This record gives sequence, structure tokens and C-alpha cells, in this order.
Amino acid sequence: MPDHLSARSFLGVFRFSARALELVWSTNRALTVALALLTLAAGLLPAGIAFLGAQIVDAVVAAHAALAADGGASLRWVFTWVALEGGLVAALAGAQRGLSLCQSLLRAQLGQRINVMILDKALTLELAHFEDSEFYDKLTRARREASSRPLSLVMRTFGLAQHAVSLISYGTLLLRFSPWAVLVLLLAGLPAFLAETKFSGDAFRLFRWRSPQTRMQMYLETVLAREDHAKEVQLYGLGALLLERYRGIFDTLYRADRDLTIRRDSWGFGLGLIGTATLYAAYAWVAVTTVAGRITLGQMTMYLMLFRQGQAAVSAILAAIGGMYEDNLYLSTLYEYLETPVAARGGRAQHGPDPADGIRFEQVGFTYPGASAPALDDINLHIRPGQSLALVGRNGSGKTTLIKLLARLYMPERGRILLDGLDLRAWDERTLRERIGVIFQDFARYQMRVGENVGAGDVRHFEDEARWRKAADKGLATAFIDTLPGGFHTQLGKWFHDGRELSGGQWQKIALARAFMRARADILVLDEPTAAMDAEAEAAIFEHFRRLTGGRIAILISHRFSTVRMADQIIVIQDGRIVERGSHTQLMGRDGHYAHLFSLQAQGYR
Ligand SMILES: Nc1ncnc2c1ncn2[C@@H]1O[C@H](COP(=O)(O)OP(=O)(O)OP(=O)(O)O)[C@@H](O)[C@H]1O
Repeated sequence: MPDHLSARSFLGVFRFSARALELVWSTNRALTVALALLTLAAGLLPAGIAFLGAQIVDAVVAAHAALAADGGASLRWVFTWVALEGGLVAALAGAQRGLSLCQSLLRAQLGQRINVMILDKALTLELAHFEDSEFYDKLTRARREASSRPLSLVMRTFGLAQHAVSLISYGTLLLRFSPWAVLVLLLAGLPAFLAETKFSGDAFRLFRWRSPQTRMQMYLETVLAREDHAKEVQLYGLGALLLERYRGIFDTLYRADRDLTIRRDSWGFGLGLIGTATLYAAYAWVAVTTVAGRITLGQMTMYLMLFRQGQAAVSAILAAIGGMYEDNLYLSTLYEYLETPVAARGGRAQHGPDPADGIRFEQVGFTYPGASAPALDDINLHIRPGQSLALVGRNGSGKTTLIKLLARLYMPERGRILLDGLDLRAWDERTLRERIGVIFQDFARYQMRVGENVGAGDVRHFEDEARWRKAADKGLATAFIDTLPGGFHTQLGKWFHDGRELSGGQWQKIALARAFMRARADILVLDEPTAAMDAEAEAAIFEHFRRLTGGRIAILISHRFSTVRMADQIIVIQDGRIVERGSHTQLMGRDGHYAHLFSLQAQGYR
């Protein structure tokens, strides 16, 4: 846990209470008001009941004395007080039931609201955030714990108010017995409270400390129990090994939890005993006073009850404060996540000064966060509209990174990238995204209908069947889609009933179709789009790709030189730098890296 949290003053940690209340209030005002009123009622009624209890005993004693003195007794008062107390008890039960009803309703609404807030925020984040493990921890913590905390905090605040009202009313009645009694009542619970606060802080630190392990646990659950991993887990017999690791993590976490729970409960019990001892000392005091005849039997019953309930109220108040402290700590993770600064999303430009200029990289360099060496260094290139560019290079040479920079998923660290003569940073994000259609190697396979998987390429036409078909034609996907039982409406993926699985090449055709959904995109980027396709399909795709590119820019990453050679311009990247460039013929003439790689592959085909 960072120092700034541990060093905060005790009161400072209550800083989220007002925000939690605001959150609950804005989620449902009527329920919040009902909750407040019921809390007040539930706070006041117990003192009333104790007071009536004393009246009953005294009325009984008086009636009994009257009976002994003159043989006649009126039970009118006894019955009145009994009936009144019965009424108050019923009202208290109603108030408590109402409280729990309001709580359940609010809990559901608030949980949903906070989850939406968390997901909404996730939409504004940059790719780099998701790749940063520390940040990912924040997200996991927020999702796991924080959604129930605001209501809990508010309930505890209300609970605190309720018990405080009770305590004040008990105190008022007890004052008639002795002001010291009130003081004893208040002080008896303090030690238990201090212990509770300390352990709440410890529990939170534990929770924070073990975030990475909890994340690993969740990940192992996914690997062990999800269909997309099942194949490998079975073939390689990974199951037992991973389960063992899963158990190991649990054991470590459990040990820490157990130790804390044992310490928390032992201290709680020991310090709680002080409270009990105080309570019984007070009982003896009240009994002695009654025997001495200074208070009536009815008053004795009332004071005993006030002590007992008063002590329960003090404990409840202290526990509520301890709980609030804990809720506040957890909420701090939610707000830490929600307030993660997000860089401004570029400018507002919809056009560049020179549409005929296309794409330019000027001395672009980029290093991934946390990496020691740059993934790209001093990249210069220029592609005009109507031209195609192929990127070749070994695994890890930086090809995909270059595309990510072009798509503005990351910002270059050095140099700049221009589109139509304007720095990418100045472009309006939506306009930019509309102009670029990218399919990455690891494109998403949505467990949705086939058509929606294509439609995902253009949210405005997500449901447009005519466009699905057109795009699928271009991606050469129509032929196999038509053989599926529901055509474009076939559900994909095993998470759902009747979901179909596709072959690797079929998925790639879907992904290509998705890229072609962007009818308005004039920059089309395919990162190894055809690796899983058969040779015939690949040849057809590229023929199509070339015909389609009139006035557009096509960028292609491929390890297949038969397709690479078709590009107007070929760039060879090595360790993040451009080492060769030119057309196929030029590069073959140069007899360098490209020619070497090309002939290696050509030999394989001979
Ligand atoms: N998200 C990331 N965070 C940190 N480093 C990364 C990330 N993605 C890639 N790298 C590193 O950056 C370098 C370039 O990766 P890149 O994905 O651009 O290679 P590539 O040329 O596309 O490789 P391939 O042919 O295998 O697809 C590699 O060394 C890789 O380890």
C-alpha cells in the first residue's frame, strides 16, 4: 500500500462518504429518502419501547399493591401500556423490514450503475492502459469489490445515525439515573473499536497487496474452464499443473487471511470482554440502587434494558465507523480507477491541407512503456493515395507497432506522422478512425452472429444486412457463409446454444469482410490477413485488394512473398529500423535482405 494512504489521518479516510451518499442519492432519491426516514424511526422506537416497559412494570406493581391494600385493582393502565408497547414493537419490525427492502432495491440499482461507470471509463482508456499490469490491477480491484461499497458505506452511515439517535435517547433516559452511567456506557466500547479500525486497515492492505495473485487466479480459472483454451489444456495435459498452481495461490492467500481473521477475532473478543464486564458492573450498581429503594422496580427494568441496548448501540456505532473506514478504503480504489487521467483525444481537424499527400512518417521513434529498447527508430516513409505498401521483416521487428502508431493506438515518442499533410495528433479521433480500416493478426472473434461479426467493422451499419453481404463478397466470405445453417444469422462461438465454430481461414475471411465494411475508409491495413487462408483464396483476395485500391492506400504485412511482391513499395524492417526499400524488382536487383528472404522462400516451393 502506498505511503500516502497509510499516512493519511484517520478522518481523512472518510473523504468518500459524501460522494457515496451523492451516488446513492442520484441513483434513486425516493428510496434514499425512505431509507433516511425509516432509519430515524428505527433509531427512536427502541427507547420508546424501553420506556413503556418501565411503565408496564410500575403499573403492575401499583395494581398489585392496590389489590393487597383494598382488594380492588384496576388493570386499565397495565393493558394500555402493554397495548402501546405492542404497537411500538410492531412499528419497529415494520421499519426494519422497510429498511431491508429499500436496501435490496438500491443495491441492485447502484451495483448496475457502478458497473456501467467502470465500463464507461474503460471505453475512454488507451490501449497502453490495458497493457499496464498495475493499472489492470486497479481495474480488477474496482470491478471485484467496489461496486457494493457505496451502498454499504451509506447504509453504515445511516446505521450510525440510527444507533446514535437510539443512544441519545437512551442517554437522556439514563441521565435520570446518573450522568456517570452515560459516560461508562460510552467508554466501554472504545477499545474494541480501536482494534476493529486497525484490522480493517490491515484487511484492505492485504486486499491490495494480493491483487496480482487474485488476477492470476482469475486468469487460471479462465484457462482451465473456457472453451478456447480447452484444446491445448487437454492435449498438453496442462490441467493438473495449472490446477496445482491455482491451489497454491489459494493456500498462500488463505494463510494470510486466516492469520488476519484469527488476530482480528481474538482481539475483538478480548476487548469485547471489557465491555461485558462494564455492563455487568453497571447491572450490579442498578440492582444495589433498587434494593436501597432509590428507584422503582419498573425503573430498574428500564435501566437494565437501557444499559444492555445502549451498549449494543455503542458497539454498533463503533462497528459502523470501523466498517465505514474499510468501505472508504475500498472506494478509494474505485475512484482511483475512475479518475485515472486520460490523455486528450487529439484535435478536431476533419481535413488535412494536402489530401494528395497521403501518409508520411517523419523520423518516427517509439518505445513501449517499460521496455528498454525502442520498438521503432527513425522511421521515414511516404505513401501516396492509390499506392500500396508491404512491410516485411522478422518476428518482432516492429511491423505491427508501425500500424498501431498509424492507427493512433499509441503516439510516437519522437518524430511525427502526417495524414494529408496534417499531424495525426491534430485529427479528430472519429474522422481518423473512419478513414482507417485495420485488421490485426489477433483480430477479435466476437461470440455473436456471423453478420454482426462483419458489421462490427462499421458501427453505423452494424445491423445492415445488405452491407454485410457486400463486405463479405469482398472478403471472399459469402460462399462459406451461405453454407452455414442460418447464413449471416448463424450464432458463432461456444458460449451460446447452437453456436458454431469456424476454421482459422474462415475466421480470417470474416475479419477481412469486417475491414471491407468500412466502405469510406481510404486507408486499408491488413496485418497478416491471409496466413491461414488457402493459396487460391489468398491470390483472389489480393487481386481484389489491388483492384479495390484505386485512390486508396493499402498497407499489407505478410510473410508470404508471393503477395508482398505485388505491392508498389516494399519496406524491410529489422530491429525497428528500415533497412531496405523499393519495388520488388528494385529490391531483387539490390541483392540484399529482401532478395535473400525471397529466394529462401522460393527455394522452399521448388
Ligand atoms: N504491447 C506491447 N508492449 C511491449 N512490447 C511490445 C508490445 N507489443 C510488441 N512489443 C515488442 O515490440 C517489438 C515489435 O513488435 P511487433 O508486434 O511490432 O513485431 P512484428 O514485426 O509485428 O512481429 P510479427 O511478425 O511477429 O507479428 C517486439 O520486440 C515486441 O516484443
